[in-house]
Amino acid sequence: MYNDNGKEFIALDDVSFDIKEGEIVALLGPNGAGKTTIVSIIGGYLLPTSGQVIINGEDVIKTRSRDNIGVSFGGDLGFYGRATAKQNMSFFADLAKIPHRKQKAEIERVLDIVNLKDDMNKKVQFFSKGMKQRMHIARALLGNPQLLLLDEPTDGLDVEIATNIRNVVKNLAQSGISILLTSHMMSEVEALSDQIVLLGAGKIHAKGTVEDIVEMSKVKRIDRPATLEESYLALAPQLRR
Ligand SMILES: Nc1ncnc2c1ncn2[C@@H]1O[C@H](COP(=O)(O)OP(=O)(O)OP(=O)(O)O)[C@@H](O)[C@H]1O
Repeated sequence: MYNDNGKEFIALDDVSFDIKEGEIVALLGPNGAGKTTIVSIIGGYLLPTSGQVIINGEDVIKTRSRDNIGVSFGGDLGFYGRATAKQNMSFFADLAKIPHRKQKAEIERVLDIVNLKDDMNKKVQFFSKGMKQRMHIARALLGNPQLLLLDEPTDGLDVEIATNIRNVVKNLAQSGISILLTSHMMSEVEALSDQIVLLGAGKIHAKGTVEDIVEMSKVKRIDRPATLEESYLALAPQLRR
């Protein structure tokens, strides 16, 4: 519940879902459905008025421990442009309490995962949008979290760079990291997610695989199955606040 100048607003109501090891779960829903609110609560940026976030049996809302969670909100901001990628990562490695003697290896590890190791001595101000997006993912990976939260990881990126980032995300899941992502791009959700949580007006409208959502939308195609986008559009009127 948000409290906006004394006015209470229930942003999420009875939202409950699981993410298994190595699974990619996508939060899908219209603007204002509550996706960023969920990511912010799990990431520890917002304290919910009620509810639990359980990671490996531990309620992290109670313990306030976020050691096992990496969050990437992405965007152009968040790094010091005049410093190199490596210097920026050292700053965040300190924040993540990674011991100094382990930082060099850890920074190289995360930059390698997102294919930025060769650029680690370049200043971030010269980085493209896609490189900055990969920097955000690398930062979220510092300390090797078990759960990665990605808010619109390919927003505003061209198709080639977006595909490159999706491959990084897929590989991370294959390595055993659990991923919760939000995206407005149906093709992305279709390509990446093992499970979809379809949100409408702060409530879960449906949970399941792409096929489950397509089935539920009752959009039929004679020559081919309906796409996720066609199914989503059929369901969209039911998702509004
Ligand atoms: N700080 C706040 N105070 C009051 N209401 C808020 C606040 N932040 C978000 N909301 C409201 O909560 C609802 C959910 O917002 P949220 O940003 O989680 O949606 P979203 O699904 O991420 O949307 P988008 O796709 O546009 O990013 C919206 O109706 C929004 O107006």
